[in-house]
Amino acid sequence: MEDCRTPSPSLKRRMQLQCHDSEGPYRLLHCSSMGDKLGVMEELEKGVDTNWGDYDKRTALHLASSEGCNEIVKLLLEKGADVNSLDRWGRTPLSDARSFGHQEISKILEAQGGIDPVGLDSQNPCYEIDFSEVPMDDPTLIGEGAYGEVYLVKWRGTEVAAKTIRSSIASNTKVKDTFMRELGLWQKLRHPNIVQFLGVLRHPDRLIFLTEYCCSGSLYDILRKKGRLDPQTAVAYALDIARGMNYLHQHTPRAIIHRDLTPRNVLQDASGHLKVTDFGLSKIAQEKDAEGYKMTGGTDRYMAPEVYRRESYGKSVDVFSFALIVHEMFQGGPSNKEQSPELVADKRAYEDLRPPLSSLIYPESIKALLRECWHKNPDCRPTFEEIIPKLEEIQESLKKKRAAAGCCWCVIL
Ligand SMILES: Nc1ncnc2c1ncn2[C@@H]1O[C@H](COP(=O)(O)OP(=O)(O)OP(=O)(O)O)[C@@H](O)[C@H]1O
Repeated sequence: MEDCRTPSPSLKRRMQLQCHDSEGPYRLLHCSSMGDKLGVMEELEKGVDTNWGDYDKRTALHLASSEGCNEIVKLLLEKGADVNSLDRWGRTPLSDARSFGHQEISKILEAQGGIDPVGLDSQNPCYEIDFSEVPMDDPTLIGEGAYGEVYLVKWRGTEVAAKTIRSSIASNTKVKDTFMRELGLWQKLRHPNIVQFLGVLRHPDRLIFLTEYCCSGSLYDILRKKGRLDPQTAVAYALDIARGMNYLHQHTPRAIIHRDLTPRNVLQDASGHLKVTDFGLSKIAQEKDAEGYKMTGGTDRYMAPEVYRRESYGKSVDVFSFALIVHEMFQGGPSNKEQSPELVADKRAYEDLRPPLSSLIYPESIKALLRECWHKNPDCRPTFEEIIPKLEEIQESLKKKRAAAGCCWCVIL
């Protein structure tokens, strides 16, 4: 057996979860991570697929690369392992070898054409803006969030939002690197329903980045000011959010899961359209287990039950949050406001409680959609690609009913 290492805490946890299935394909993963060459060969001879991945799409090559098992890496590559297989976070075996400082393995993987799409040396460094280009002496404060303050500033003659990240967060090199990676990903995105990232200010100590300025503020502000929206507006807004989210979920090579879709992270631009913002950033401050296999993160009130229960999750967590936002738009605010977000999330996760759907407020078609979107089984929730045509249909029928009823909603509903 290759004496590659003592298993890391994250690996131990993964193996505790998986090795009960010692006869199944998990044994290939287990042996690969432990440097057990004989075991790996036995499993491959039995016909286990070299590229088999667990629930996080972690393959034997990912694990051997993380754990520094050189011989196993070579063996797996000889046996046809995909050098660039992507796990759930879009990481390749080379991403892992580099993160854990296994230089020899990194060289082996690079020689086989390995790439590291999420690494700091990815080909998409953040666009940098000279600090002197943005007057930050007396900026107008427009909001404050968990990471820091947001200011309205002028950059090259245009009003933009400057998001400052607290030095307590930005001074942590690891956190800052993660932030920069997420911003690097954000800068590649372009969609009418996604807030446009503009660049990061070049500064040795401070972390400030610029985004498009959305002059009407967040959906949270809108609902606080206006209360309940009329169905036509609520559906138009829902469509904006669904289109932006669909773009994120269809991103390749890996889908972008927002994880913190809330009314505060949906902004309105001057034309009245809604745009989604701050995706990916929630995972930076979130609690992780040893290596992030099961994560929490995001705001409890909008959190999908499986995230609250710290189970594995996928894109449909955003569909769950979306349903709660649509519900709020029809109602004018969250249900159970008087209860703590944690209690609300707890009841949703363990008692399967959902907000009420009064027929006086919600058209039948919206009720049906919301029930699907906040379904307890994540696999039963529709994708945003499926939600969009449903909402377009609802929008059409509302228009027709409105025309027929001469604008009187009480007759229609
Ligand atoms: N691009 C922007 N244009 C206009 N206003 C913005 C912009 N970005 C943020 N804001 C305003 O600043 C507030 C704070 O934003 P920020 O993203 O820092 O935190 P948040 O989303 O409210 O909360 P959290 O940090 O917990 O997610 C927002 O609620 C919004 O009102």
